[in-house]
Amino acid sequence: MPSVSLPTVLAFSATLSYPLTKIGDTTYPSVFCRVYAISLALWAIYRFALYPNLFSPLRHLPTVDGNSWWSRQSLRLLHEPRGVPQSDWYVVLLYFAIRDMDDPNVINAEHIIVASPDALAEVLTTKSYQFKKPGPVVAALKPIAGNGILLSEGDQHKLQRKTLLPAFAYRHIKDLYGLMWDISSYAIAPLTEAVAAASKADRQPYIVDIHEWSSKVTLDIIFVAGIGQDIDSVRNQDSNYRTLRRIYKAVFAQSIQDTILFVLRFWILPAWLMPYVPLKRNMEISKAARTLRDICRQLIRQKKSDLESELANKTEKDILTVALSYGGFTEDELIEQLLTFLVAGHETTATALTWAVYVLSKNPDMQARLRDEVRTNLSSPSSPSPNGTEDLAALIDNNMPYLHALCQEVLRYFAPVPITSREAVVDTSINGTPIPAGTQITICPRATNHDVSLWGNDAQVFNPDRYLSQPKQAQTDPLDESGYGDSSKKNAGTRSNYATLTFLHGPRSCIGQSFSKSELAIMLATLVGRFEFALADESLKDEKKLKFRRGATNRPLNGLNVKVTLVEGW
Ligand code: HEM
Repeated sequence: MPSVSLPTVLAFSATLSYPLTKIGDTTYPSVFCRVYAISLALWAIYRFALYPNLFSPLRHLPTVDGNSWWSRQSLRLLHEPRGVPQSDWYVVLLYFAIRDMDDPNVINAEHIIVASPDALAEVLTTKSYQFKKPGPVVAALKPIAGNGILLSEGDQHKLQRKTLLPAFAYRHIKDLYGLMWDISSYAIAPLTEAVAAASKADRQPYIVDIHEWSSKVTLDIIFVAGIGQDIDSVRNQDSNYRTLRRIYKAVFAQSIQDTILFVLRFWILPAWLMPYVPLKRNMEISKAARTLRDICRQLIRQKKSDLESELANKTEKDILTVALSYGGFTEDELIEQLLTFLVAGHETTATALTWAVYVLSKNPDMQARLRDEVRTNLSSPSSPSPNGTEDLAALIDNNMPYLHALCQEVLRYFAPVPITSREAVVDTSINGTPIPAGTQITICPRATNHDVSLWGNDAQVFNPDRYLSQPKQAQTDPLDESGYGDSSKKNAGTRSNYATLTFLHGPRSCIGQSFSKSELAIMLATLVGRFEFALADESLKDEKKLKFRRGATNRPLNGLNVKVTLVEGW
C-alpha cells in the first residue's frame, strides 16, 4: 500500500467537501475545515502508526534509537546544525542505511540515510542516474540557482557535464592562480587601511564580519574567472556587478518568512502553488530571480559580441566561453547555467573560508604556523614570487603542505554543504535491499566526514596534521576524464574514498572542486599572511554556542565577527 502525501489529502478534502456542502445547510469553508481536520487525523494514524509498521517495504531497516513518541527526532533535526544529529546516528548504527521517518525536509515520504561507503558508492556513482534531486528541493533552488547543470537530470545532465568539464580541468585552474591571487590581494587592501586607521585613532581592535568579506571576494573571483569579465569591472564596481552583490546579500539573509515558506514548500503545498503564496519574501525572491536573469542576459550578449568582434580571446577557458563555444545552448539555457555557477561557485567557498578563519582564530598556534609557511614561500601580496604570480601554482601546490592540510581539514570538518538529498526514480536496490521508486535518500557529508568507523576516534577533532602524515602525493586532477572526481589521493589514510563527502563523488560530484580548493588556499594565504585574527566573541570558541543558518550551506547565522590586527612585515 503506497504512502499518501499531504497535498493529496488537501486535494481529497477540497473535492469531497463540495458534494457534502449540498447535503446540509452549511457553507463550503465550514465543511472543508471539518473534512480536512478529519482527513488529517486519519492521515496521521495511517502515516505514523500503520504505514511504517505494516506496509512500508523498508520496515525491516533499523531506525534511530530514543525517538520521542510525538516528535520522534524532529526537534533535534530542527534545532541542531544540519548534519550533526545524523553524526550520532552513524555512531549508533553502523549499517548502510538508517530509516528515518522524521526528516522535516520530506515528512510525507519514506526516508533513509545512506551511511556506509558501499551504499554511498551505489547511490553516488554506480547507480547515480537512478536517483534524482527531489522536486521541492529543485523548486526551492531554481529561481536563484538557475535551472542549470546542478538541477538537470539524466541524459541532459550527462551532456551538460561533458560540455562544461573542460573549464574545470586542473591544468586550466592552474592558470587562474594569478588572477585569484590578484583579486584576493586587492581585497585585503581596504581591510588593511581600515585596520591601520582604527589603530591610529586608538579604536582597536578593528572588528570585521569575515563572512561578508569572504562572500564579496568569492563573488569577485567567480565573476572574473567564471565569466571572463575584465578585473576592472569588479574594481570599478560596474553596475551589473553591484546589483548582483546586493541581490545575493539579500537572498542569502534569512528571515522568519523563509521558515514559513520552507514549511509550506516541503510539507503542505504542491510546488505549482508556491509562486502564488502572498508573502513579501516570496515576492522579493521572484523579483530577484527576474533581475538576476536580466543581468545574466546582458553579460552573455556582451561576451558573445566580444567573441565575435575578436575582443575576447577564443581560447579562454572561462565557464561562459566554454559554454558559448559549445553552441548547443540557447540563450535562455546559458542564462540558467550562468546563474548556477554564480551561486554554486560563490557562497560555498565563502562559507569554507569563514570556517577557516574561525578555527584559526580559536587556535593561535595553527595560525602562527600557517603565517610562517605563507611568509616563507610567498614574498608579498603584490608580488608573491620573483616572477610575480607566474609560478604561483607550483609554489602553492608543492611548497605549502600546511596550507593544503588546513584547507582539507576545514573542508572535512565543516563540510560547507552538510546535507543533500535524492529520490529514487525507479524501483531499485541499495546493498541488496529493495528501494521503491519515490524513496527519499539523505546523503550527509557532515556526518560521513565525522564518521568514527572511517576516520578513527579523533574523527570529531579538528586536526590538519592528519593530512601530513601521508606520503607526499603529486598534485593531480581530482576530476578524471569522466569528471567523476576521486579524492583517494588525499583521504588521510582512511579506509575509503567515500570517507570524505564534501564534494560528493561520481557523476554528480562538485564540478568546481579544484577551482574552490585553489581559491580557498589563495584567499586564506593572503589573509593570514597579512593579518592576525581573534574571535570578537570569545564564548564562540565553544562550537556549541555557534548558531547556524539553515540553508544549503552550513554557515554562522549572523556572519562571524573577528578582531583583526596587522602583522607587520608582509
Ligand atoms: C567549498 C566549496 C564547495 C563545496 C563544499 C561544494 C559542494 C558541492 C556539492 C556537495 C555538490 C553536489 C550537490 C548535489 O548533487 O546534491 C556540488 C555540486 C556542484 N558544484 Fe560545488 N561546491 C563548492 C564549490 C563550487 C565552486 C567554486 C563551483 C563553481 C565554480 C561549484 C559548482 C558546482 C556545480 C556546477 C555543481 C553541480 C555539478 C553536477 O551536478 O554535475 N561548486 N558542489
